[in-house]
Amino acid sequence: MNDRYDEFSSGSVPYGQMFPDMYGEDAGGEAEQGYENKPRILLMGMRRSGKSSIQKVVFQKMSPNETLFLESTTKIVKSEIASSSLISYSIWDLPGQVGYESNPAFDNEGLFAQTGALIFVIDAQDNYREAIAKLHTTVLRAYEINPEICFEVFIHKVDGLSDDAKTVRQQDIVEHVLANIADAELEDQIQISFYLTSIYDHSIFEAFSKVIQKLIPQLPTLEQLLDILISNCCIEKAFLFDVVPKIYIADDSSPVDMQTYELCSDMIDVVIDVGCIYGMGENDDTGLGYDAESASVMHLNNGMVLYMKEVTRYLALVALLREDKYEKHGLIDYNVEAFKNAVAKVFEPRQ
Ligand SMILES: Nc1nc2c(ncn2[C@@H]2O[C@H](COP(=O)(O)OP(=O)(O)OP(=O)(O)O)[C@@H](O)[C@H]2O)c(=O)[nH]1
Repeated sequence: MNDRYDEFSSGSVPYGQMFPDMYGEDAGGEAEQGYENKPRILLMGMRRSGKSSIQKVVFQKMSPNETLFLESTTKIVKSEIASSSLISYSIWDLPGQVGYESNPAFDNEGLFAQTGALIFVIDAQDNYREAIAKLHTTVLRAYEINPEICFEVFIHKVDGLSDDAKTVRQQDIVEHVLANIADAELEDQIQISFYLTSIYDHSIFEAFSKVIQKLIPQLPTLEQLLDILISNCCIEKAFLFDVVPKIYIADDSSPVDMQTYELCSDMIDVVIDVGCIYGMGENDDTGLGYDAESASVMHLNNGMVLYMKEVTRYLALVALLREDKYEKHGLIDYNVEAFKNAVAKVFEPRQ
């Protein structure tokens, strides 16, 4: 498990106590402190759909095989995540769906009012009819309380399915969910995004990246800065990664190709692994082996170059470019430095 998240608070609320007092006037208890002003991401879904596994694999570096031994969640588990001083959010892993939305004793207001994104996890290997019905009631209730919520559906555990089965299930789920929303005459108001995910490959990181990006108000500026950088340096693709969960918080505006994303994401693993073994300085308080000096250039055998440079304490620029374009690497370093300064300015507190 990574130390980085140990420095951020995390708390949990016993399931039996989730009802009214949790979000009432006394809600400023120990477990609540620190979560109030952060965008909140809820992980909801039926029991055993894979919610805790997703949280642990993406944010706590648990290996996917270890999730086989996870016990059922019986209380809301909250984790506070900070990619930099200004990109931070809290993730709430809720116990398997037990009808919060229809239980009058449960304070839905408290749950949904400050939520930025609601991720509903559907086990694609299981019978998902009940999950679709639950998703529908949850979306209606959440939308009624907070119309700003981004609704995200993870069609999960697709690793066990053939490509054909994946497509069929995705179509079936999307069709049913959208038909239910249309029946409620809310198709123009409620926007839902769907992702095929698995903890056994990069798809869960890619999906989480898309969700997190929706919660970052500075995203258009970061994208513009990346666009300027790639055009000045003839870079093919550039990502701004949060190095610990390997979620990219922004990329340039060209389409993301999964292979490029996987390559860039794997590069971070290599740099962090080497950093942890050989690069830990005395003042490395992050325990990551990642600091202002972190940088790497890898020449691939297909004529491409992978370039990585530290941008802030937890953010890294990872770019892919053709080898001949890397000949003027002084110019690239110069532009990356300018990009780094611009990113720092984006996040500078306003006077
Ligand atoms: N094949 C496969 N199995 C998965 C995946 N994600 C989770 N699982 C398995 O699904 C089972 C349930 O995972 P959990 O994370 O405990 O599910 P949960 O939704 O948190 O369950 P509750 O706490 O009961 O609500 C575990 O055995 C995981 O190993 C996945 O992407 N693929």
